[in-house]
Amino acid sequence: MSYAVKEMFLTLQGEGVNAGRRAVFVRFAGCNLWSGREEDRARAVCRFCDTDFVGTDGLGGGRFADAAALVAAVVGFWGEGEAERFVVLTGGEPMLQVDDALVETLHAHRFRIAMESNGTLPAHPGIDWLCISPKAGSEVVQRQGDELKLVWPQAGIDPVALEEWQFGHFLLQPLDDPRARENHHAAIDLVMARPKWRLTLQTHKLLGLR
Ligand SMILES: C[S@@+](CC[C@H](N)C(=O)[O-])C[C@H]1O[C@@H](n2cnc3c(N)ncnc32)[C@H](O)[C@@H]1O
Ligand SMILES: Nc1nc2[nH]cc(C(=O)O)c2c(=O)[nH]1
Ligand code: SF4
Ligand SMILES: [Mg+2]
Repeated sequence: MSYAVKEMFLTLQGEGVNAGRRAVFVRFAGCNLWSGREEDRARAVCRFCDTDFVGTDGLGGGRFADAAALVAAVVGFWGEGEAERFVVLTGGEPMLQVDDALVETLHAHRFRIAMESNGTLPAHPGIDWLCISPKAGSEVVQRQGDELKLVWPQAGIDPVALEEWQFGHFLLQPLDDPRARENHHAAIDLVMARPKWRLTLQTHKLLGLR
């Protein structure tokens, strides 16, 4: 299969339990919960997305003919050294494109594979670190993984019901929108009321990283 990638870059994982880790990000083009066009945002299932995932024109993006070609690019972004290789598959929605060939080829090149997914498609079983971020109005079929990362506040989702899902970590990520300050406080208040949850911040935005 070929892969449509919006952009690829080397940075620090900014979010979640792996925040601070050196990582190559692969941002796949396309999502099943929003077209990515601003004129469609108001009637999309997911309306708060902070990301441009349309097309393949970003830095490091493109169409990759097969897994070998995509993984060669990932290796190039990582650079020297085979220790601690770490890749984050995101998007858009990565599970629209991630397949056996990609997972096997990344593992053959000694990468640990993290994925950021909205959970509406079953995750590939070979993913080493699975982050699911549920969206109100969508059907989340992937209810187990390593971290559940709930963007908060989010009308139409009951965090108490999510506490029954099978995740190693339950994280609240403040919604990044013009009300960021209030959103931080809403997330803090929920952690104080429901200690199963922990606060996670988008540290790359605080640091001015990609
Ligand atoms: C751009 S999404 C791509 C992966 C996948 N489609 C998903 O939603 O999980 C990456 C992460 O950013 C989060 N995110 C998107 N927009 C956000 C916003 N405005 N504020 C906080 N987090 C946001 C998502 O919930 C997800 O955890
Ligand atoms: N540094 C950095 N960390 C991230 N963690 C999740 C991201 C995403 O957009 O999926 C992201 C991102 O875009 N940049
Ligand atoms: S599901 Fe993820 S990529 Fe798709 S619109 Fe929502 S936050 Fe953006
Ligand atoms: Mg992001």
